[in-house]
Amino acid sequence: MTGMPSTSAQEHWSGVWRRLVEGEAIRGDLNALPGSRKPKLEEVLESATERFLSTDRQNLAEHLRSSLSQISARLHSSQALMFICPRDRDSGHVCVQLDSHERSPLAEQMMASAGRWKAALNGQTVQIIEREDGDEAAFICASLSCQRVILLSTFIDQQPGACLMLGTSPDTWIPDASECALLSAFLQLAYLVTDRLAVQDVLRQRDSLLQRTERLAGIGSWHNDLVQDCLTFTAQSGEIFGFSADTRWINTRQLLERIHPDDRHRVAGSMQRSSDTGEGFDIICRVCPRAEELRLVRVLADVVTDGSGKVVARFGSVQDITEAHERTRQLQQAAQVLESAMEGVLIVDALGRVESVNPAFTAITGYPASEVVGVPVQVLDKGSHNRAFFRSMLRQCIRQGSWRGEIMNRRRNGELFPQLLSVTVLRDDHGRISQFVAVFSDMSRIRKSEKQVDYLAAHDALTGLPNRAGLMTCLQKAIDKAAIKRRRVAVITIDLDHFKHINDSLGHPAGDRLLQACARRLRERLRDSDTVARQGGDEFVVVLENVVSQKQVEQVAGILQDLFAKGFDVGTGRELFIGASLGITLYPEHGSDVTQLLSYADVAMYAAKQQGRNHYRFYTNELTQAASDRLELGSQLRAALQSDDELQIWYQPQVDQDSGNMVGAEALLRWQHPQEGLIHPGRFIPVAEDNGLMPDMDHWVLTHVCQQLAQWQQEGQPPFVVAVNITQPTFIAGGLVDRLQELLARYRIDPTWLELEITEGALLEPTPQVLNTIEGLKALGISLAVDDFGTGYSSLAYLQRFRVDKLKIDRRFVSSVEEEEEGRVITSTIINMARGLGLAVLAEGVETEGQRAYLREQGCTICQGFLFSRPLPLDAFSDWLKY
Ligand SMILES: Nc1nc2c(ncn2[C@@H]2O[C@H](COP(=O)(O)O[C@H]3[C@@H](O)[C@H](n4cnc5c(=O)[nH]c(N)nc54)O[C@@H]3COP(=O)(O)O)[C@@H](O)[C@H]2O)c(=O)[nH]1
Repeated sequence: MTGMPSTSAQEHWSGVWRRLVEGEAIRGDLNALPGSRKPKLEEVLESATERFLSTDRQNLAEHLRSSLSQISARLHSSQALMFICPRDRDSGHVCVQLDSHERSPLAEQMMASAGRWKAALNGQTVQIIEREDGDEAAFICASLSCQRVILLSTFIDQQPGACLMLGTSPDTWIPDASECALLSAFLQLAYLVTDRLAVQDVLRQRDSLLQRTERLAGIGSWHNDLVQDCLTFTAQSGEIFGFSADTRWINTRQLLERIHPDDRHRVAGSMQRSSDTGEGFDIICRVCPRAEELRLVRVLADVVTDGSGKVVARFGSVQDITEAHERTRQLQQAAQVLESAMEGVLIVDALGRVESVNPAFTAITGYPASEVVGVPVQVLDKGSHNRAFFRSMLRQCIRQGSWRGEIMNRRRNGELFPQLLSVTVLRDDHGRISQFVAVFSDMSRIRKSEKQVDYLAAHDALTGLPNRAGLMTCLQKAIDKAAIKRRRVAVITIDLDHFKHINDSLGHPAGDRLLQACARRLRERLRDSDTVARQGGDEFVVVLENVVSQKQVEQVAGILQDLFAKGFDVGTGRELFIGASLGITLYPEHGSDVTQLLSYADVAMYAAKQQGRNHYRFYTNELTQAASDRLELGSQLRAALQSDDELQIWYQPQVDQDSGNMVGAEALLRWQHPQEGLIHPGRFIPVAEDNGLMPDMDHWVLTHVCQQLAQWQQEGQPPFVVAVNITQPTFIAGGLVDRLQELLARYRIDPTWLELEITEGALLEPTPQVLNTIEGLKALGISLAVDDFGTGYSSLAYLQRFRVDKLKIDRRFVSSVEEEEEGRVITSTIINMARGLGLAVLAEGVETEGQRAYLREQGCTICQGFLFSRPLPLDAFSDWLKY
């Protein structure tokens, strides 16, 4: 307070009020005011009252000031101040001073210490303050620019509520009792209005606070008067139910209309039960606040009952829990995912302690949750990585937010296993690390499968040896090593001789067992450092490293040949003998890359086969030339089959020893090459086989033989049989019967003149296709002979089943009948067997009188061989026919 003495404010003001009271300030009895008189002050106060009643908070001070102005004018007061302090509130008090929009020091002090003023008024309603009454009185009088101050106070419930200070001079005016009563009434009114406005202010503030809080919390409140069926609600409740802001109230029906139809019955039931039982409810239901919008709400209700216990109202809250419910649902879903995930999940807090793990973690690592939760995560890092590794992982996580990679970890049972690990850092709202989430999958099965796939990709399933891909890798490594150490490498390609016969005659399972036995023998005999691979089919490859000399390789080739020279037992009941042809290349002499070394070794192997099989050959440049010549010959043969003027059919007579007559002939193909002259089948048939030309070639021969037969028949030649060789590919390819039917029809030939020679191999696969072909040939009247009989593995049952007409004894047996007992036994056995089965028999390759005599003696009269005639060109054979 301005001009305040040094004593404390409390003591000072107590003194002022005490002296004022002792100064008999009240003039007259306030209660004695006659009601009939209406002084002019009353009129002033009446108009002020009217204004007050319609004022609002903003205009309150202005109204007070203008009333103050009129009052002071009416009472000849030079200055005036009014202070109103609403009850029980430290705020909301008002202080206005006439002609002073700026607060005077007195007004400032009153505003600043309203509580103290209240205490100081001390129950006095009217007091008079003179300037000379002391410092404080002087201060008040100075504030109001006067010598004397009339101070009127009003008390509400014994509490000072307002006071009016009117500045006067000692010789002018002192209010009488009626004026004091009027002013006191006016002060009361001013107090009540101010108090009401303050209360309204507080209510408004509370309402606004409630609204904002409800909006923030998404919770609204409501009240339901059940007697009136009137439901009122806050703005937030209105928003949740979709009622417009100006909707003041609704009834129950209108409320239920906003409930989702499927939930309506349940909600109505809860309301009814609540009314019946007097209990509140807590329900969750769907509401449709606006078209196409669906929200989930939770409604809490309590009841209000009348004196008789009857429920007359309900009140409660409504909360929009759509998002919260969705979040809960998502959290539950996430929890379920974690529970059922195949990946292990480990959550670690910011201090590195394990917070939680999921079941997959336990399944993969073997650690139960109870054993790891709460322990430092380092306890689990028992893999093959050191601390520095995990520190760097942590640094990256912190820097980049995550880390991903494959690590080796250890299960509880000590087993190391690969895991694909991804660590993510979680941060709180302040950006501080809150958790680390590690998700990992057990890669051991995948790695194992990958290894298996790699193994299968590089190994042959039948023998377990490296396959071509594996061989290429091994050979490349061998070359790389040899290049560094300046060593040599040998590549040996091994091809089993006549393996196809084994397959054809004994079947594929026996062939497979033979290949497995060969692989075992090779692997057992060679050093671990040598590579043994199977390229496919019946071809093996051996890679020898650290080769010192060609001689050394020759020795190994000899060893390999010896390996194959020994018989194999593959469960067929007898030992199998199979030779092998070997082709050899050396690094670096013959090539510097894998493909070259392998292909040259193949070329050398082919040459070894040509040499008569069961040989080995080192690669030479000339062999490449021969191989390319063979390629060239293949395309020339293809052209020859088209052109018709290079291929010729020669005929070799078949003679009946008894009569000396020619009873048949074998058609044999010859190739009159424009540059190379006459080429024999022994050279071009392998080329035809390599190029897949055998079916074309066989059909070419059949066509030309049929054409020739037609001519001979037309010429009236005595009947004889012409045998045509049909190879297995042609026999099983299909279409042979149709082709022959067409040829027989086209050339009108007697089918009994035609015989097809097939090898035993062609008969060993009794497929429906083969059986149908034989049926068809028989139906056409064409006979069947088995060529090279005795070299294959036909069973007697097969001979009958395939309705064979003739057996041709292979010339190898015939050629040995004079020198070897074995040849004689085989030959006589075949003859007897043919006789027993009712089949014709013919001996091939009869070259000597001794052979002829032996055959005659055994009962084989039909012979073919140089002794009777070599194969003859058509002209010569035609001449032969004439004799
Ligand atoms: N699919 C076809 N195969 C054919 C055809 N023409 C021939 N061939 C097959 O080629 C192989 C070699 O035949 P070739 O050089 O014609 O030899 C035949 C005869 O010349 C030979 N032969 C006949 N008698 C004797 C003899 O007393 N001594 C001896 N060293 N050789 C002789 O035998 C061959 C006939 O044999 P085969 O067919 O087993 O009766 C050969 O396998 C032919 O089959 C053809 O057109 N299509």
